[in-house]
Amino acid sequence: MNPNFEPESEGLPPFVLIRQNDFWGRKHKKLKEEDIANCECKYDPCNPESACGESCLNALTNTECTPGYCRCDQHCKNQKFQKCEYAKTKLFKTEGRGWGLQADQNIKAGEFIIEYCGEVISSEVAKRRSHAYEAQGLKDAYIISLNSNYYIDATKKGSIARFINHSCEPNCETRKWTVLGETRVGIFAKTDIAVGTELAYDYNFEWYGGVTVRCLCGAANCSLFLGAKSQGFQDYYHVWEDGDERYTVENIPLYDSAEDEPFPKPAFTEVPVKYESLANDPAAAQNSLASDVKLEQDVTRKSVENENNQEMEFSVEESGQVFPQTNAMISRIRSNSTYRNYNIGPSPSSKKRPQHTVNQKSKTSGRKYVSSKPVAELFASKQAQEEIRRYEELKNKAVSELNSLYDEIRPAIEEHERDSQDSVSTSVAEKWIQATCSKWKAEFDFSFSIIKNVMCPSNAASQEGVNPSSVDDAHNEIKYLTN
Ligand SMILES: C[S@@+](CC[C@H](N)C(=O)[O-])C[C@H]1O[C@@H](n2cnc3c(N)ncnc32)[C@H](O)[C@@H]1O
Repeated sequence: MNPNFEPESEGLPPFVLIRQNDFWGRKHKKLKEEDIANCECKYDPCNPESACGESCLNALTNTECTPGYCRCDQHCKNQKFQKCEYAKTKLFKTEGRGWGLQADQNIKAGEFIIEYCGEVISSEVAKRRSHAYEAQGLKDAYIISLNSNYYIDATKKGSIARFINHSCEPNCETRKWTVLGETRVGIFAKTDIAVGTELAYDYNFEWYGGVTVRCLCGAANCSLFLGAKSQGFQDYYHVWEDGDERYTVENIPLYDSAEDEPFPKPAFTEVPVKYESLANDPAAAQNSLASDVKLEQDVTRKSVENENNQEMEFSVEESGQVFPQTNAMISRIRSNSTYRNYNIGPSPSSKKRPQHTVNQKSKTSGRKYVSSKPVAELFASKQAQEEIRRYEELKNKAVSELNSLYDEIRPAIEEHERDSQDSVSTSVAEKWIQATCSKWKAEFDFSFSIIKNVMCPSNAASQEGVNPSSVDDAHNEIKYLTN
């Protein structure tokens, strides 16, 4: 890319070109000396790779070396974001997808291509802006999530990376790096890329309602709409996926769950969507969608408008933020986890899910929590009953320990989130992992105690304190419950 590049002179819609994130409303973090990660590399003039190449401890953990602290000094190769060491790229006009970016040199798989820069804004501001952009009729979305609390908005200010389009079969990917204490997002080559090839990554769009943009990436496995794989989109259009199969709401196989409460009545007028066999016949699916829904023609893109403006709320899994349905799309960066970082928080199932709008059960609604009382009563043996209850107590204890641990470490998580980090310290994460494993083990033991007593009622309960996995195979012949 020409360093004197001027957006206007290229005939692009106006935006301010930046090469560093603009921290809207806050300053760049000051890195404390004790937080500086030092690697062990030492520059060897005979081997340039020795100066923070692929085996550098910092590079391995997606952290750039800090100038003045790295022993390799000016030879350090692990400061690509800071030194803007981008691959050569070129803007071009695509067919139907606005502008795009293509490789202007051969790029090797794994290579850093460019940083996705923009204004770093809070989730609240992201929400407001995304409303405003949509109200202004802006169809291109440039907001991506940085971590649970912050987003990068490249709409008005951004790097050239803002022109990279989406593909369902991408040759690039996004990765998060820690640079001088701040999280930054880079575009990296996923495969070898030949000069002249368009660069594209999977936006991993989270769709919160509003316009539906047809995906024109042309990949064989194209999901047909931007954000089509996101929960919000699938709930809104009532699509249910099972492996490669996709079903309309009418054809979703019923999950066998006679006791579950049916979902509430539709909260809004249903948009009739013929969505069947999308994977097999994309053209037919697009035509059928076009004829069945109200379309807003935008020369090349079609958008499906929400038929009524009722505010439904969709939750953002990662942040717990609630976005109203009228909001558009935000691209989510898949966390490229490093060895040091762990994402922790309450299980996704505890977050608010959108209401389903039909009298239909979702796949997850079939999940049941077994209560020991009615189960234990099925067993004639007192020992079996006691054993099942005992394992349930242990399971309940593990669950409540995990819950109180969450309350205990919540401040630490929040502190890290405020700090724009999406990770917490290893010791806290280890505690969390340990408690989670204990809970899973206790749940397994509880279920196993039931199964064991069904399978071998005569001896199972008599093996006091038996380790579930140590039940003697010789006694494992199937017996039927007789009471
Ligand atoms: C980050 S911008 C990409 C640059 C954009 N093409 C431009 O001219 O500014 C994202 C927007 O580009 C369009 N876009 C990107 N990938 C697309 C695709 N595969 N199919 C259709 N439109 C796409 C959508 O409008 C999307 O909201």
